[in-house]
Amino acid sequence: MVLQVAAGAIFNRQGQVLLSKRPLHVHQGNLWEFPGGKLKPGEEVRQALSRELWEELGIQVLQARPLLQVHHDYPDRSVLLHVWRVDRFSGTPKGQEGQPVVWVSPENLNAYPLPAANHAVVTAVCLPPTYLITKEPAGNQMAFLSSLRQSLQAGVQLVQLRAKKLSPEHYQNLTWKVQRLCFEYKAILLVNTVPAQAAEWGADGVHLTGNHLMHLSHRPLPANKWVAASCHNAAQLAHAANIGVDFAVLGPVFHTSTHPQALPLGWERFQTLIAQIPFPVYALGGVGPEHLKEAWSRGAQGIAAIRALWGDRAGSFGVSP
Ligand SMILES: Nc1nc2c([nH]c(=O)n2[C@H]2C[C@H](O)[C@@H](COP(=O)(O)OP(=O)(O)OP(=O)(O)O)O2)c(=O)[nH]1
Ligand SMILES: [Mg+2]
Repeated sequence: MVLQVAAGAIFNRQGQVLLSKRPLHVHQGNLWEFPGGKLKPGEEVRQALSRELWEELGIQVLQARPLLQVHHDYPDRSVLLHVWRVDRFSGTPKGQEGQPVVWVSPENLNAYPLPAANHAVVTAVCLPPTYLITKEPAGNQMAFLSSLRQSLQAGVQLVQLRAKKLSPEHYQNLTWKVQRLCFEYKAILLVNTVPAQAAEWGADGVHLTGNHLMHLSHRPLPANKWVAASCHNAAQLAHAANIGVDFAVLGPVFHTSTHPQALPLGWERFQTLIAQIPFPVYALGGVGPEHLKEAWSRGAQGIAAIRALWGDRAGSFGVSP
């Protein structure tokens, strides 16, 4: 039997996340957790989340949405964690059973001992809801950088500099400039190149093509660098899980003019494919910020896009969390 659990990644206005400490004598005792607990029979996740956060912390959930589902087999029990992101609540969280609570910046969460199932939850908490893949940088570099700045101003916090046609020298040179821009806006920058080069060029990590992914037998960069991958089917997702990528994009969800030969998955298939995947997945292909709610309801981290998040298009939506 799989134990169904609702847990909240509760954010305050400073962007910190709440952890509470599990009592010593319970399962996974003395470890820090995202507050929550078991679903009662017949209860919806949203209902259980509200009840648990009221019982454990004395807060009322005002705004929440799905973030990630994690299945984990502990030696003594299997759990399915339904983790929701809570962005608004009333009251001041206080351990109602005397348990200590602490507000932590997402990048510092790993300093706290957490249950093993929580590894992917920390990744999901650190990642934004939108992932910009840049247009092929052709021609005017100033125009390219100015469009990228517009995307960052609109709230994009995760960028893949995708350049299929540039020479390595030009790609490296552009990476430096893009890196400076991303640093200014506190955005994560991934490049679509040989992993060792990604690190050398000052990027935060690498984004692997589906083909490259399938030729790797292990994670190509250490844990302090991001490793993402493009997936189109169950085999690629499974391999990405085996080598331990941090997150993936899966698509195309819809038909796109950039990849006209690819068969669209549709939301149903997308949802089925990612259901047991132990890392966050972005929906890609014909999707934009207007599809975020649908993507979240299907278990996605959010949406990845080229055109829909590029330059003034991004500005017209406003893509902050
Ligand atoms: N709430 C929560 N549970 C987690 C996390 N990570 C993780 O592996 N778990 C596991 C530990 C437990 O086996 C299970 C949660 O069950 P629980 O015993 O805390 O449930 P509960 O709050 O309803 O507790 P109780 O009423 O039975 O005392 O999920 C997490 O981040 N938050
Ligand atoms: Mg609990």
